[in-house]
Amino acid sequence: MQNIIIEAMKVKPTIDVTDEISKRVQLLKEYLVKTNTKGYVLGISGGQDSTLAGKLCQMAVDELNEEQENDPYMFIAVRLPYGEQQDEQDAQDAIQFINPTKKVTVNIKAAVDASVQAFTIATGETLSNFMKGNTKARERMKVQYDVGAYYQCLVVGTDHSAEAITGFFTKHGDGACDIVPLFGLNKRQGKQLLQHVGCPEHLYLKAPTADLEDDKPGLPDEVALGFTYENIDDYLEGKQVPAEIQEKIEMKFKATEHKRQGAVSIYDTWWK
Ligand SMILES: Nc1ncnc2c1ncn2[C@@H]1O[C@H](COP(=O)(O)OP(=O)(O)OC[C@H]2O[C@@H]([n+]3cccc(C(=O)O)c3)[C@H](O)[C@@H]2O)[C@@H](O)[C@H]1O
Ligand SMILES: Nc1ncnc2c1ncn2[C@@H]1O[C@H](COP(=O)(O)OP(=O)(O)OP(=O)(O)O)[C@@H](O)[C@H]1O
Ligand SMILES: [Mg+2]
Repeated sequence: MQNIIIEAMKVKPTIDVTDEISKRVQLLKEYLVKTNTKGYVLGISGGQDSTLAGKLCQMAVDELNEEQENDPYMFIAVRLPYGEQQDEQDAQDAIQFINPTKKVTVNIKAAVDASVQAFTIATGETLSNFMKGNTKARERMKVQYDVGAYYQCLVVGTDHSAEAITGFFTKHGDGACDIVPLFGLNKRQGKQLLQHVGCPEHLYLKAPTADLEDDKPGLPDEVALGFTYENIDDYLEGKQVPAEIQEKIEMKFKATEHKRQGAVSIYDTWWK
């Protein structure tokens, strides 16, 4: 099972950092040219993944602009707080580090609250904080697609292999995007790439958080998952992890297969 999962998640036990950066920047450049679009858009949270994906996008756009003299390509960094964000300073530090072509801030609170309230008016029921968390992630997705549509830019996703393996993202929320430049890397390899491009340490040493639940601000992913990224990274690098952790990881992988597949049709059998 471990080998099958590693094969699907494409993680290598060791990486050449320079090569990993250049392959991903190259993909971002080629895809812009091929799709005849004007750039990329991505929500910047202040966490590790969007800092790395955003930096790679800006590097791609900068390189393309140096190589050609037509309309400049752009990378649009989007701040998407729900009200006030507890780690806003990290988000600002990430933006300063990326130095994006353009920055847009949309507070998603009014839209999310209206949506949750409309549900209650319609059904008489209340969405849980957990469910509302997924609404926040889907609202962020909508805003990024609005920005992308207006400026003719593609939406970037931050999904990487240490997240894809557990399906730890909101389906059609942060999981919905046009390109995933980090896929194939685990969490510690992402840190290596950030270190190489000179990212401030505090942005990749902080505890990863989805930060979606009103009653649990900054809830660490590792608490929500019940195991650590060290566990996941080791597993994806083919190392042995404790048997009970292996079992938990593989159960999560199986339970979230629907998130890594397209919608089920009569031609699909993977779910049987
Ligand atoms: N077997 C199946 N086949 C096909 N579809 C299936 C299905 N089971 C559920 N579904 C569908 O999927 C939905 C549940 O999926 P979803 O809405 O994603 O919800 P769910 O997987 O329950 O929750 C998302 C999880 O990802 C975490 N997350 C979200 C966003 C960002 C991050 C982060 O790391 O930053 C983490 C979040 O904290 C939470 O633990 C169901 O409502 C149903 O529509
Ligand atoms: N407050 C926010 N503002 C802007 N974008 C956000 C916000 N919260 C989440 N996102 C978007 O959703 C993505 C998924 O969140 P996730 O927590 O997995 O990544 P991260 O915050 O970049 O890194 P980490 O996993 O280390 O916390 C982010 O990469 C970002 O693009
Ligand atoms: Mg986060």
